[in-house]
Amino acid sequence: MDKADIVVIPAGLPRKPGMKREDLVGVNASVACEVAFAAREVCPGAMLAFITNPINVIVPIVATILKAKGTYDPNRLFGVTTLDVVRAQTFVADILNVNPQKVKIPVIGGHTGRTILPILSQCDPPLKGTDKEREALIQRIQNAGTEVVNAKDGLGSATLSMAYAAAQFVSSLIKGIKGSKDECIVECAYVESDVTEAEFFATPLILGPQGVKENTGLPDLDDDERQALDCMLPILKESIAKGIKLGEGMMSSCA
Ligand SMILES: NC(=O)C1=CN([C@@H]2O[C@H](COP(=O)(O)OP(=O)(O)OC[C@H]3O[C@@H](n4cnc5c(N)ncnc54)[C@H](O)[C@@H]3O)[C@@H](O)[C@H]2O)C=CC1
Ligand SMILES: O=C([O-])CC(=O)C(=O)O
Repeated sequence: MDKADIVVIPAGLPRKPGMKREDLVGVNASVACEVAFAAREVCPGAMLAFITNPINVIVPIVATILKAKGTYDPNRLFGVTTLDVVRAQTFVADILNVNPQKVKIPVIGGHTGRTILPILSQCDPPLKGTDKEREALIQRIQNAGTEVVNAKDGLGSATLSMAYAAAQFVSSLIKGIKGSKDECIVECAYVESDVTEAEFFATPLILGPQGVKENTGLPDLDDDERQALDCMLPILKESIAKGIKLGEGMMSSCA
């Protein structure tokens, strides 16, 4: 590996109680833009992994700017949504009384509210429970970030759990770069995508030496999950359109 094959970007303002992630866009869009440009200057081929919120908007902003500058590679730009998977694994493990690392569960979509869609029907080991219990679990996963922000009461958002999630995601990127023959490296992340009508979308990705090797597409969905996907798409598409528009407007100021 060269010195900077991966740049992880956690820079930016965290939210305070009462704020939505999208309220951060005014400040964090320029932070993300600035950092992306610096990274492109010093390590043009590096994979960029954005933690900065709001992920749903920041990734389209950065993609738009890099596209305009001719330095965009959709396989190398990621919005880090691993924390949603870690939370899903942890809460499911609590219910099943198993080791969270043994739980496999895809979380698709984006990284806020209803755009975070844990696919409980594909959970391994299988998860049983009433509709009410499943709905409560989904909501807990979707609201976990807000739960932490409220608990920290003005002192920021999830830090240690995010560090854990980022370490997991980056170690998978590194395994992908090293090109493990025996192991298929799969992580969910928010990337440019043609899996749904949303231009950016998180699904399980197979990682390889050049970043995304293959997008595995939508997992099998049950009827409720398909309905939840239909509900989320307009929300996600609106955030993406906002990101693209902001990116277009920021092109000159960021260079
Ligand atoms: N994707 C995810 O799952 C998660 C995302 N986040 C997001 O990560 C971001 C950071 O959150 P925290 O670490 O809690 O905040 P923090 O305030 O503890 O740290 C942010 C850091 O960014 C730096 N920074 C600000 N502007 C910068 C710039 N222009 N260039 C370089 N560095 C700059 C600050 O100096 C500070 O060290 C927030 O936007 C937060 O919402 C946080 C947790 C989970
Ligand atoms: O909720 C926040 O502001 C930080 C975040 O994205 C998370 O913890 O999932």
